[in-house]
Amino acid sequence: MLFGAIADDLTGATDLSLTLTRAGMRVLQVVGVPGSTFHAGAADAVVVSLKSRTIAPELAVEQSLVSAQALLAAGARQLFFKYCSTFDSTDKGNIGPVTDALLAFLGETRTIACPAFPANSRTVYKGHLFVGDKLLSESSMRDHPLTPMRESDLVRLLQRQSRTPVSLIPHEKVRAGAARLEDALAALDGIAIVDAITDADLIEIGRACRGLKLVTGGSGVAMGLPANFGDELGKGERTPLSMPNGRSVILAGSCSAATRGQVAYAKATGIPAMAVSPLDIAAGRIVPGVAVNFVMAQPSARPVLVNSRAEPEEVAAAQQALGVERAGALVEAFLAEVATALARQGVDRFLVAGGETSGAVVGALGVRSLEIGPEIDPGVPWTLARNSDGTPFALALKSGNFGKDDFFLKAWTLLP
Ligand SMILES: Nc1ncnc2c1ncn2[C@@H]1O[C@H](COP(=O)(O)OP(=O)(O)O)[C@@H](O)[C@H]1O
Ligand SMILES: O=C(O)[C@@H](O)C(=O)COP(=O)(O)O
Repeated sequence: MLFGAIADDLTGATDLSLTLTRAGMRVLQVVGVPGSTFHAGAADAVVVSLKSRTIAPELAVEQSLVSAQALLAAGARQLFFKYCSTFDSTDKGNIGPVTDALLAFLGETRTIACPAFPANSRTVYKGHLFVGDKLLSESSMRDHPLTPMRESDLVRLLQRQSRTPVSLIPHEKVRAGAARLEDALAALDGIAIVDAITDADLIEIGRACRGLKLVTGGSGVAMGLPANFGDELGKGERTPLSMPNGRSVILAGSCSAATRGQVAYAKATGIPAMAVSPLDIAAGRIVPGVAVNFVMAQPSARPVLVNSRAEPEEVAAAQQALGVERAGALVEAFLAEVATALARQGVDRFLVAGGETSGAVVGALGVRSLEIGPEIDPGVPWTLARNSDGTPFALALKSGNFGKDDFFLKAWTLLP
């Protein structure tokens, strides 16, 4: 084991695992803080998937530090802290507090922060994060239900969350190449937001980070890291994944623009769908059993969709009536219960949209580890997941804003 990563949500972890796999690493993805029985086997990299993006900063720090300890004990020479390519966080954290804590734990004073992911149109220029052609604060992320992003200047944003000095390494320095960038990193004191616009920038940044004990960012900056381990990589045996081929169900709890487009597209093509809202769940007007019966009553040859009502005005109304946390928790718990009831009836292929939603569903299914299968769209692979009894599931865990409109249809064409 060479490389250990801590991801603040599950879809982010899968995204990172895919990147590392494509760059030649054999990856084991584990769910939750690794326990005492954890062992990395033949993996080059272990990716710990937490659900720590929006929990209390003290708890996020604690879970990240216990994970870091387990990863170092398993042999990791470099740690990576993975957060969202749209820097999902609040003024309290958790990107700043977790980075501060990991630096202190490692006895280090420097690291980088780079959320760029050009394949999904996230770029960083002059320290500002862009989503497509828009600044982060003008993108649909400004209305995210849990982490509304209203600041695009990453130096300013991270400094609000962190005790460590935050500075900028501008694009000119990145363009000068890995060697010059490595010098800049050696002279650094604190956290550097690093500009990156293209995959080529990210590869150079990855090379320049070979001496850092801690790297932080989106999955993009991890593209260049595996090569730093040279021919030590990929020595473990690789066996092809044997994916389950039962009934297919889509559970969407994400309110992001991309997911809403995918839901609309799937419905327009005639995918059977049931929409639920937190207000109906809270009032007992809908219970998981009704959604389960709806799914099981459909022909088994096509996927079936259960989604939350996610238009911004519906989300705002639910949040006003129930509070942000309760509204989100109700939808997450509902979809998680639907998933477990369906699994009891033999459903073994789930596509879940949304990071928090995926965390809730995977937790409820009792999944402990995931292996990376075929890529559906940038950042989203199929995974072969197993729960504690060894029961296999095919899971696609989609970040809210990832994937093209046809994602809910295309995904199944990559399975047997
Ligand atoms: N109608 C709604 N009103 C309020 N919150 C909602 C609604 N629908 C879904 N949510 C919550 O919004 C959050 C979406 O987060 P997540 O699943 O991480 O999606 P994404 O990947 O798009 O960020 C979840 O906590 C989910 O339960
Ligand atoms: O970096 C990304 O954008 C993703 O890997 C990610 O973290 C997704 O988070 P959600 O949008 O909450 O699924």
